[in-house]
Amino acid sequence: MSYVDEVIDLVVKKNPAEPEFHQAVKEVLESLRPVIEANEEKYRKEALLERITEPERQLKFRVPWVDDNGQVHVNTGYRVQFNSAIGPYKGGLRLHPSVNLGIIKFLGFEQVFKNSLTGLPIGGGKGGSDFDPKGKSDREIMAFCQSFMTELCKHIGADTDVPAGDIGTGAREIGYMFGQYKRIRGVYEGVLTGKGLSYGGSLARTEATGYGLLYFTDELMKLNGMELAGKTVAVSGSGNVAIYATEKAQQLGAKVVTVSDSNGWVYDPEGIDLAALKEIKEVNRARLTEYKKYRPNSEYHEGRGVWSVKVDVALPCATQNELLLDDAKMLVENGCKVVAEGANMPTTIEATEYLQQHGVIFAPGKAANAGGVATSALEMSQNSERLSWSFEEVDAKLKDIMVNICHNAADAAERYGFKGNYVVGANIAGFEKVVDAMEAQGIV
Ligand SMILES: NC(=O)C1=CN([C@@H]2O[C@H](COP(=O)(O)OP(=O)(O)OC[C@H]3O[C@@H](n4cnc5c(N)ncnc54)[C@H](O)[C@@H]3O)[C@@H](O)[C@H]2O)C=CC1
Ligand SMILES: O=C(O)CCC(=O)C(=O)O
Repeated sequence: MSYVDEVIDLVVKKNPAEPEFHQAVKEVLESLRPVIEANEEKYRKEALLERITEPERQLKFRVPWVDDNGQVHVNTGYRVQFNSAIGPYKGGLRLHPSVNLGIIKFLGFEQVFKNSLTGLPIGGGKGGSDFDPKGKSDREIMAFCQSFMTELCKHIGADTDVPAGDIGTGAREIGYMFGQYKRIRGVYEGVLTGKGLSYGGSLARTEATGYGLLYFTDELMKLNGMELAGKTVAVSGSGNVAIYATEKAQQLGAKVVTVSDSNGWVYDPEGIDLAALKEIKEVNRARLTEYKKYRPNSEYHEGRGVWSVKVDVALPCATQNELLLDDAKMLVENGCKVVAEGANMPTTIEATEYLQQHGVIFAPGKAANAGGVATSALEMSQNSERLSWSFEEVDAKLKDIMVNICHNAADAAERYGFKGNYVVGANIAGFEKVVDAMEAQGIV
């Protein structure tokens, strides 16, 4: 049995009932086969793959909080500190009822290679809780965030582990968590990113993941002799990544015709009205059913369906496993040319393979959505030097980083004989740096 197959089997056996983690490990290790086979004896002896698939530390803790009626609730908190070979653990906190250890581990594992791809000194981690922020009052959100941070603050710090936002964790939650960290630990430091601008946040971090996705997609299309301007785009989701992906796509001359949330989706043939979307989601925290009030000519559909629309470019920006094999078939049938992942692992392995086999250019999330964490690392730099850079300065750096990731992934794929396979390229380019650092640091 090959070393890759052995370790995939071992991961499944050692981590039962964690299908998302198995999926992420399979996707990465399968695509690394050429590199691993070229070094099989050495890596086996060093147990390199066993080490890289085992988190350095996993924290699981009780989060009790009191609702507005005086009722006590108990949620579970997680922080998986996956790999610190190239820098302090870095990665977001997800607040969603679906959260469990397997989901946090898949996200933490992906984060290791993504963070490496940015070229910046950040290791990989992820955390969160099964707490559902939907429908909660501000006071309830604060109560949860304070309780969550009361435990988490013992394990994080500006030079050890720097969490940030993810699904369900935005500027409001980061603010409450930062306040509690400072109160308990008594230090004012850049322990979280995605902070508000008045207390150490970076300009352009809010926009960074969505903007970065579009800088990446634009470059990818140029590299493949295409142009984004004038193209029709499907976006899924309507949160932080989806909103700023839509904004930058529009600025670059493309027309975004869909957005979605967990209840349904909108088709606006004239192009999504961004001001309406921001008001619905960022100000009112409401459902997409509201969109029709702003745009009577748009359509609202219950359930899934954004991938059934005829588009040139598809940008999944909601959550994992939201683009399935049947969706991939519809996209191909409708002539879609490019799929670039704004979310983490939104496309299943079968759907990815189908798209690639049918000539669709496919960009994996760990490359295409790395702009968020890259800008978080820029926020850490600004906090360390106690300075704030202008929007233009951060945005220019973000763009450079995304263009570099695109070229590095393309070059790595070509080096190993997989020209045009950006999954292979991104995984190899991310893996090489982490392995180099792990080997230099001995058996740890
Ligand atoms: N915020 C960031 O900087 C980064 C986020 N990501 C990833 O991007 C994705 C979206 O994250 P954010 O926009 O930050 O979160 P968010 O909480 O701002 O928005 C999430 C969006 O996805 C929708 N959604 C959630 N579950 C869904 C489901 N089952 N079906 C359809 N829609 C669903 C929600 O309604 C919401 O519109 C996640 O996969 C996240 O891990 C990746 C890199 C950085
Ligand atoms: O900005 C960060 O540190 C984390 C972003 C994140 O969670 C992600 O890249 O998936």
